[in-house]
Amino acid sequence: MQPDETLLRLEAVQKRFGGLVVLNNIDIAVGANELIGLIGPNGAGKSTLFNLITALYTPTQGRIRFRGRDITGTAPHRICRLGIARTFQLVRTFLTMTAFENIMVGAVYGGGGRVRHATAAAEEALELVGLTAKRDVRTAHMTLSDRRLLEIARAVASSPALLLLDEPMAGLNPTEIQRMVDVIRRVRNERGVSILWVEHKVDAIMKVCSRVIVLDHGEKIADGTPREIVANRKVIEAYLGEPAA
Ligand SMILES: Nc1ncnc2c1ncn2[C@@H]1O[C@H](COP(=O)(O)OP(=O)(O)OP(=O)(O)O)[C@@H](O)[C@H]1O
Repeated sequence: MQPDETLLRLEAVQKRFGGLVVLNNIDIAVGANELIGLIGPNGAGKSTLFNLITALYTPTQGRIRFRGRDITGTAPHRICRLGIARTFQLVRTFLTMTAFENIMVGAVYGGGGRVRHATAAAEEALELVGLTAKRDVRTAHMTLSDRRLLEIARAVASSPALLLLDEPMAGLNPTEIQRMVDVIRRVRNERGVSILWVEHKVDAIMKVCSRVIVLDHGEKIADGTPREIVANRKVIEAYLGEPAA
């Protein structure tokens, strides 16, 4: 990958909490329009990585660059304006607001406060995730699946170049999972958004992503195509907990 094609670049990133090294020496490059799966056993450091990219945490070592610009230590609200959006493992929607109002929060924020532009962006995002019919339903009355889609719509409405998805399929049934897969593909294909997707449902990642990164105990142990990943000895050991035969 040429440097000018790289959207996000992590260079030797380390995160330590006191004496505990949670991520160590992480190098990751995300190109334009990539759909990358980020997997790893519990406690591998996946959420911490997202918290570093979105500046909720500051790395103890290393640099993070977005579109060539060093964003290490940038304030979280600036990260959003620069074009990085995320969803959360535990859905964070405003329960007393309608679906549309929730999305407007993202649209106004990402659009720099212009309401007319934000309204159009919010309507388009609702349509993209298939929630137009639930536009005026309060989030408190929506299913978990719809709330997860709503979070994606809110993120998309802020017009990001990079979207970080934190376990969007957790708690969904097979039908809902298929719907989520379709939406993730649409976000990437129709919006040209690069996606870094943390997921425990590894089979979905292997089917949908062209590239997969694996973390284990805070180290990046593999980065390649799904075919390469399933044959990788370190990955097999990390998941099975014992040396592969
Ligand atoms: N604020 C914190 N202070 C101390 N330790 C932390 C903090 N945040 C995370 N950790 C530790 O860092 C390690 C990685 O946690 P993280 O949540 O990033 O893993 P994960 O791969 O997202 O796990 P899961 O798949 O279970 O969500 C864990 O050992 C966790 O206890």
